[in-house]
Amino acid sequence: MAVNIAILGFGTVGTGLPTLLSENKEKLAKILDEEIVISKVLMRDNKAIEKARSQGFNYDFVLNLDDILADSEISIVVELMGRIEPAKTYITQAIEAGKNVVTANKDLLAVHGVELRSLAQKHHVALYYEAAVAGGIPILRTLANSFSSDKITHLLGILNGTSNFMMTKMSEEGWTYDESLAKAQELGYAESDPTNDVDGIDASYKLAILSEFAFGMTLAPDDIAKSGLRSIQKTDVEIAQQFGYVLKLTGEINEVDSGIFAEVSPTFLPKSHPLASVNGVMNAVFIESEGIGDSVFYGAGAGQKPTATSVLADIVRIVKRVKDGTIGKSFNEYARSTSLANPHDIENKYYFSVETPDSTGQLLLLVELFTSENVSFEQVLQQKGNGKRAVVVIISHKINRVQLSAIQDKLNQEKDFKLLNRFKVLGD
Ligand SMILES: NC(=O)C1=CN([C@@H]2O[C@H](COP(=O)(O)OP(=O)(O)OC[C@H]3O[C@@H](n4cnc5c(N)ncnc54)[C@H](OP(=O)(O)O)[C@@H]3O)[C@@H](O)[C@H]2O)C=CC1
Ligand SMILES: N[C@@H](CC=O)C(=O)O
Repeated sequence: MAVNIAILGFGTVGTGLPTLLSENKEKLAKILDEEIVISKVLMRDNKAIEKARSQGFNYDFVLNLDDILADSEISIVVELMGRIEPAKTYITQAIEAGKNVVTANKDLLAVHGVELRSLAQKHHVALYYEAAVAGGIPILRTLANSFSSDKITHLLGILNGTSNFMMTKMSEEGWTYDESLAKAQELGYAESDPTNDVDGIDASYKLAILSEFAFGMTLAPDDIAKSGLRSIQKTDVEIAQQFGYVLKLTGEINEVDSGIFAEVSPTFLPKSHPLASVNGVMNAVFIESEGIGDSVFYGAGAGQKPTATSVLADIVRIVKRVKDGTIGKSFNEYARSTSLANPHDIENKYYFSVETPDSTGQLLLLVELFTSENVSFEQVLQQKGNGKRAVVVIISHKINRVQLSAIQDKLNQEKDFKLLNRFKVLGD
């Protein structure tokens, strides 16, 4: 017996599936008594088909989704095209045609997940997307299953392989921004439009999905504060080192009494933090929970094989569920109403890098500005100026989001000061 699947989109991840199916043939045969067969592959055009054939792929390539929908032998559709449309329409049509769906599309799940999940439930089919978050790390299933008996209070992740790879190359090997981005693209880590990778958008989509699994709360894209890595300067990385930190792009969700707060931002992590040594394309998710305490999940966050491995695991899970007669159960059953934290309740230390006129009087004015919002300094460093302008870097004591906004507004209004950068600092 065979389980016939169709793949929509035959790029980095899609072309990884044939290899995995063949490398794991014996193991899969032991787990399932049916063979998974790639029955049809949807391609964009004839040129793409020719290219795939020249690479040795010999599948039934089609150009029209209807050829897949009309094939009653195909029970699983694997969407690996990316972006919102036409992926959303194709997945909707596949579900309506009674097909189970596997996708790695975090953009789609973060923005239209509620609608697609409820459609899948209505049609009693599976919609699985383990690969959408942190590539090869099986984090969603772990949250849905192993954390069902625990209360998670804090989640911190390095969730974008491209930006972590770039930051590692730039800070440790002196590569330029363009060199490191080009390499991430060549290695198949980056999205087709890498804007989402470098601006923190991809990580915010993953954080939105994690919020549902870890906290049972659905976040709209605008509920997540986000900034990416474009503003980071070499000096910020060096100062982080000097102060005992490592600068990483993180996604974080905290739950406090008033609700949850989610943010993607460059973050100073103490060198001793478990995520401080997560380098290159690796991702990690650090969880604080009441039962387990601290736990860390680490692995490749992007790339063909790790991602395709998660996709194939979802396919295997569907085959097993069909056999057990449990297909149609939601991937994640934890849902409660969303409550966003009061900004007064969210506290962190912050790093501020401020350009000022090069005089002692200006430093005093800067101190006054912070003091007027009850913000005190934990560490301060004035870099040697050029007689006209100097840069002062400050790590504040803990302040809440309201104080943070007030300080930023005041710095932006004060014509002598220029706020160069502001990053979150973790640790007590
Ligand atoms: N790469 C990675 O490490 C990871 C990727 N993902 C996700 O997996 C998905 C696939 O990513 P990836 O393989 O890297 O992307 P690629 O861009 O490498 O592959 C996507 C493929 O889909 C094709 N495609 C796009 N639109 C259509 C269409 N309308 N009809 C037919 N084919 C189409 C593209 O063709 P063309 O080239 O002509 O546009 C391309 O061949 C995305 O959702 C991505 O976010 C998730 C985790 C990690
Ligand atoms: N572009 C993404 C791919 C995986 O989700 C990343 O770099 O993390």
